[in-house]
Amino acid sequence: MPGIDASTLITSNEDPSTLFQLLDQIGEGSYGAVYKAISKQTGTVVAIKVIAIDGDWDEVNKEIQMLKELEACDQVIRYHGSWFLEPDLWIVMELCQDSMSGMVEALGHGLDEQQISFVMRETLLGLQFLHSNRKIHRDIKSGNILFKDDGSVKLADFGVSAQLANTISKRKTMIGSPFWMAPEVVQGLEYGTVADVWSVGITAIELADTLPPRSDVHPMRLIFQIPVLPSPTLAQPEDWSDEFNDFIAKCLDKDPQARPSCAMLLQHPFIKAAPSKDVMVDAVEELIAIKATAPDNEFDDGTGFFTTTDAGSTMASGTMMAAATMPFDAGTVVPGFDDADGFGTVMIPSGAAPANNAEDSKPAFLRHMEREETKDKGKADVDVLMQKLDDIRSNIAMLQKEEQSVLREISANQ
Ligand SMILES: Nc1ncnc2c1ncn2[C@@H]1O[C@H](COP(=O)(O)OP(=O)(O)OP(=O)(O)O)[C@@H](O)[C@H]1O
Repeated sequence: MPGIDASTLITSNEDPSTLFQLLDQIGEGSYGAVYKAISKQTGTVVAIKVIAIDGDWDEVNKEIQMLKELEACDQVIRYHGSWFLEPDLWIVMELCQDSMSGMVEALGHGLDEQQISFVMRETLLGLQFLHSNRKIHRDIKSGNILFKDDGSVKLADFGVSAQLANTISKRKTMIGSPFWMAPEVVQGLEYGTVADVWSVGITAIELADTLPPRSDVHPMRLIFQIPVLPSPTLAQPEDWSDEFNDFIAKCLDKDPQARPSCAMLLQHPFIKAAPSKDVMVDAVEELIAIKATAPDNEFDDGTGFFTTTDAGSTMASGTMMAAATMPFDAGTVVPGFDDADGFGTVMIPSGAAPANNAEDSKPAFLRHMEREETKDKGKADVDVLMQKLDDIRSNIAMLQKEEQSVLREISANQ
């Protein structure tokens, strides 16, 4: 577990199944499932992310550290603690109703301007808090903005967030979801907190139009297009107010130096006019009613959450498609290696390995992580190199296609 202080990950050595009872599964991410659960001690209903620990601790560790450090912010999902039940880690959080992308998919249409301005204000408040703590979210999109039954909005999914060290104010790693990525990020240039502001602008379009702009373009192609094409706009700008169009244009300034900070955008007229969370109540109630009546195989997979397999939708007909049903996988990509997270040296909790009988008295999660680490050591290097090779090959293939299309354009224009 190089560079990770295990003592800061685990809340206590108790078996989490004695503390919480898992109820329905409410979601699934690339690292594991999310369940609704109830605290056996207090009766509080919570969400628990159950992640199988397979040696890849970096994102899990990052998410937990971020959640702990951001506890003081109302717009960030509240973290209750983490427990280990071999081979899983249980991350216990505040329960939300769904994500904003889940809402848009369920409703079958985008949000109205009032609702969008409220969601944007809350998102900006959450990001302002992150940024003032020198953190970048790096994966802002409607799928990572959750809401509660009372309409309040919570930022989630800090697995790819970055901490800016005092001396390092910029990052270079290309991380995020291509459709929401800022030009400086896809170009592999240095970037800072305003990279999140670009993603806020794309998310605003997504909430209005139900999809991020250029969602029919292959993500690899999009990576080439984002820096060269003009900034995206709403599909029908004339259907929306000048203030909303201007807010999006400000977020989507291709020049990061000219792009405003979250604090500046909180003063924008579109955001200043944002109503209270009550503006979401009707939409939340509508969503709950739709979920309750949806046939099992249509939206709801029986987990109470909307599935990602709505195969009937098409882009060409203008039919609403959820982000997850886009022609290409809109998931988060982590193509590079994160470069400077500063997790330093391994620290074993003082009570974990006393001098006598050290193995027996180590907590189960430590023994498990050590076993996984030894198991994976040999194969890790080869996996990393194979991944690199894949990345290089797909980049070459994409460049060759680009070259062909440019050559075709040249010959057509001659
Ligand atoms: N605290 C929560 N309350 C309610 N639902 C949640 C909560 N946390 C996550 N979810 C839902 O569970 C699902 C999986 O979340 P998770 O964060 O594991 O993955 P993801 O963000 O969808 O994907 P990835 O891990 O690939 O980025 C999402 O649909 C999310 O909306």
